[in-house]
Amino acid sequence: MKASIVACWPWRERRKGYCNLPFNWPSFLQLYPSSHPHCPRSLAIISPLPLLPISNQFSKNLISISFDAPFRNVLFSTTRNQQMANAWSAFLSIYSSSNLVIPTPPPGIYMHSLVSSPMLMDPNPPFFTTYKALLDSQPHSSDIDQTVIAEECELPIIDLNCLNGKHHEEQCKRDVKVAASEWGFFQVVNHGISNSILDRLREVQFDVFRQPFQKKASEKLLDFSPENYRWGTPRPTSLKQLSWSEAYHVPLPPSTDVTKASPRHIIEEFSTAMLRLAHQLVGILAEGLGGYDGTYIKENCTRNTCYLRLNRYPPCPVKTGVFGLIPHTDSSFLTIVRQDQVGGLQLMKDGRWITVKPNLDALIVNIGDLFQAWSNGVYKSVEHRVMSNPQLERFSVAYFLCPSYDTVIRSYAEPAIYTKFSFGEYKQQVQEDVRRTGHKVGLSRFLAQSA
Ligand SMILES: O=C(O)CCC(=O)C(=O)O
Ligand SMILES: [Fe+2]
Repeated sequence: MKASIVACWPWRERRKGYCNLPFNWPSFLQLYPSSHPHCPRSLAIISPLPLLPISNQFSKNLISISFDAPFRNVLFSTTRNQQMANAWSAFLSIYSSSNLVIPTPPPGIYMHSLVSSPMLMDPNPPFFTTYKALLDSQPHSSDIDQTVIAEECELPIIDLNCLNGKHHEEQCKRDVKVAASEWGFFQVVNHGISNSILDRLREVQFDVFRQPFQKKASEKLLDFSPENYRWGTPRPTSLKQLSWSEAYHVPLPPSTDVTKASPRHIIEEFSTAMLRLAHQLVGILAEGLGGYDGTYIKENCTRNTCYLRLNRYPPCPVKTGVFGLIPHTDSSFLTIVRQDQVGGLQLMKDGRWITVKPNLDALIVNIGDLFQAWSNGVYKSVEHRVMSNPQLERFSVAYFLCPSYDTVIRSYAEPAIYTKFSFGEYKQQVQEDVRRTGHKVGLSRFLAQSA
């Protein structure tokens, strides 16, 4: 099949007016089928920002390229943080055999199809318009300046295959325990979640997040409801509270009859595999506390009490630094994350932010607040955040191992650092704190008197 892309230089908002940036194409090309009579197979419409400035200059930046499909996955995995020349030559080498044409497209026509409904087509939430006052009033937040590079590191990696061999099994379990108590974070490889299911879920993620924002916010799309759609931060009072991302919170109710290969089916298959993995890790972690088998957690965290979050982090061209996801701890027992190759996840270690180097073979596991409470502080629920990326969009999926709201969390040991609380009480307290102060206080709200 012949396909064509219409490309345009991305735009970045400056404090005064707009300027265009070097070309870095995978970051901003958004694919849509076009029904325009002059380019029936055109697939890309550009929407780097909702506030795309429309000017004469715009048409000069248009180019048109024809190439053979498939194009979809390549677009989002070729280059990372590279300048125009690199990105462009990577593109050319991939498609060198396909007749590349760079004619001047009929700009008027493209312009017309581009500008006639940019807002309706745009998949990105209206960050600029919604947070304009905040962005204008707080020109610089040095705390989250993108130029401050956090050290990149390999998290401890645990090869779960080792659990099958007698020789390494005990060492492997010890490694899990040490990572959970010293880092609160680790990676697992040979985790048993097949690439096929990970890829299919990623496709679903692409498909749903590529829909226009207006639709995501108002319609049921591919089994995803608008009630479960979130974006940005409800009422940020400073840039530090602003998350430049969108997400679907996916509850996992009892399985119904779902069509095979439907998004819901893929989600169910994925979450079943994730629950198995989470329970396996709980078993190891509980055993690490001295002979417990983790039955209490496993019995209370079942497939219907857990949930998934599909995250998308659109490129964030705000230079002054805005988070993709603000610093937080997870309220779960455990969270298992699959991140893509873009990177940006950081965690707090010994008082410093550390960037987790992406590893597509690994899943990232982090201890949540409930495990910290149950383990009486042995395992650490560590603060983490996602940095935004000025050029690249990023996807991740997080599986949260949680109990039902009426489950009571108490420490496995005495004297307990935290008072006992139900998960419902905990969530309510978190919500109240966020509403009142703009941030989560978390476990320190539940410290026992004597602690
Ligand atoms: O996107 C990521 O890498 C992390 C997401 C995360 O921390 C969360 O959803 O709680
Ligand atoms: Fe998180």
